[in-house]
Amino acid sequence: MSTLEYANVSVRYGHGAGAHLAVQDVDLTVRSGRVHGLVGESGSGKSTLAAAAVGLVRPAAGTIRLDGVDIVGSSASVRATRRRVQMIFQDPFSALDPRMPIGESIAEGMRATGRRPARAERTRRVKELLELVHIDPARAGEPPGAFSGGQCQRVTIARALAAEPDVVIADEITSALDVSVQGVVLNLLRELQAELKLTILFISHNLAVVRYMCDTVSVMRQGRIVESGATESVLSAPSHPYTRELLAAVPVMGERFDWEKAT
Ligand SMILES: Nc1ncnc2c1ncn2[C@@H]1O[C@H](COP(=O)(O)OP(=O)(O)OP(=O)(O)O)[C@@H](O)[C@H]1O
Repeated sequence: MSTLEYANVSVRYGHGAGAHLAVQDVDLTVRSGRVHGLVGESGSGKSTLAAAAVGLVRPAAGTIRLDGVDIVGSSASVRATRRRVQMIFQDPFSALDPRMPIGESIAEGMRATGRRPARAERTRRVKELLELVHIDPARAGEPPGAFSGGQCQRVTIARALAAEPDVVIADEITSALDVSVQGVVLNLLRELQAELKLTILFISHNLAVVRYMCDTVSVMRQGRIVESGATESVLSAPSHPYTRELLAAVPVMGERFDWEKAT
């Protein structure tokens, strides 16, 4: 369990006259063992904020800390700490090497721990991780193409967990999947979060999904966070006009979302 904290973070793309500030002066805390949602329209900076925590982009200003330790930078110790933050992406097919058996992809994820387990131990751990995401371990030798989108997304979750992360960033992890399997993946993530006490930053443009998954939520607009708080209060009684606009765009937001009923 770990707390992820952004303080005054800004991220810029490009240089000179073409520079664009995608994230501006963001403060955000994802508390240990909790699920924090990040919502906002396309282009508001959600993925950029996620990318900054795993070192895919470097903030122009501000700090990102894991349990108080700075995770921005490229020194070996910073990179080692940053590996405790793992990301799951939107499209499982492009996230997995199409030629690599899924078991090997998961074993690759174990590298982030810094340990080099012997073959038997690796095989045992891959089996355990596949069981954790409800995929038959006997299929470890098959390539991603032999699996459905939902199953592949479960493989990418197993690969992220292979790194033994304290924090998982889930960036629109169901938006590339058929509606029929979205609920399965979300329920799995909820189950794993409870079991492993994961800290999760959960990015989605789907407010119903955020209501189902998240304890707390931040609303992002044009690179800034405009509102944060307990999910129920932000979504039931939004204080910012932009949040009200987002909510107005969603047809039914009355009750707590029930995926089992909806799919
Ligand atoms: N690699 C990049 N180079 C230049 N500009 C980028 C890059 N990635 C994102 N941007 C720009 O930064 C801004 C924020 O994009 P970002 O992808 O973080 O938003 P988002 O809220 O995650 O959107 P979406 O929901 O569509 O994924 C947008 O204006 C986008 O065009």
